Amino acid sequence: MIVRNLSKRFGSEAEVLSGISFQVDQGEFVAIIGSSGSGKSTLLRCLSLQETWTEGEYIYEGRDITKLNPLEKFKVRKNWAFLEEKPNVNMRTTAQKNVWTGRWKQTPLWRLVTRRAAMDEHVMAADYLEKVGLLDKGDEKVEKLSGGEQQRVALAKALVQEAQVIFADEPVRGLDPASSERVMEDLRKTAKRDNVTIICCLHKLELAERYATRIMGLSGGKIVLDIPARRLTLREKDMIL
Ligand SMILES: Nc1ncnc2c1ncn2[C@@H]1O[C@H](COP(=O)(O)OP(=O)(O)OP(=O)(O)O)[C@@H](O)[C@H]1O
Repeated sequence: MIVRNLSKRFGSEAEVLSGISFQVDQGEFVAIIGSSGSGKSTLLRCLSLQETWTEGEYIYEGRDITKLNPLEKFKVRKNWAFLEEKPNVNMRTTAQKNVWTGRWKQTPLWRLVTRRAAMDEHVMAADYLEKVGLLDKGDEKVEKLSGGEQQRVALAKALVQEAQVIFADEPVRGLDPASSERVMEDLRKTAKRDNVTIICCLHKLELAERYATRIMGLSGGKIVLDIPARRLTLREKDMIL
């Protein structure tokens, strides 16, 4: 995806994002970092087409997708998944069923009607739970799982949809350190193993340094840093935090 000169303004207020340009290749794991109010969530919402763009071009698979009609936008978004701070899972059903229902978007209607899907989907859900290390929790109700495990069920659900891009907004906020590490590890593996692009807002710089492949720093709605992930120098930290 290529972003050229993205600006975002809410109503007549000052710009929240201005002159944002970058290119992301398939399979990159980009961490967006910056202080509170720097525009991270707004950027993520613009990139995932949950917000309209005030200005700018957004080239995805060869065309400017800011110009698409709602139906065409919907089709593009079908190939994307979203991980929020609060995992988008049904607490009252099992992990397995959550993942399985994620697949329905991709299943032809006739297979659902004839229930031909059931067996295949069952096996597939187990495969994806295994990818996030939760095979043994498949039959547990999601409400009984820890916050980190719930987030990993949400990730398995995104993976089963064969999403090409995952947008994640603070997916580890509120999780204990061990669970955060596990979620980050699963995200890293997903980008690498399945060539999925991951764009993720993070508060904790240290997690971005260790798990992402690229760090993008925002300050005052502008990109002030865009580097391959590594430990930032003090000067770089001063620029963004
Ligand atoms: N719907 C909206 N209407 C008006 N202003 C908004 C809206 N959404 C965000 N903003 C403003 O845009 C700026 C950036 O907000 P944003 O949530 O993107 O920052 P952030 O970096 O994600 O912050 P945090 O780390 O605290 O979540 C803030 O000044 C905020 O008040």
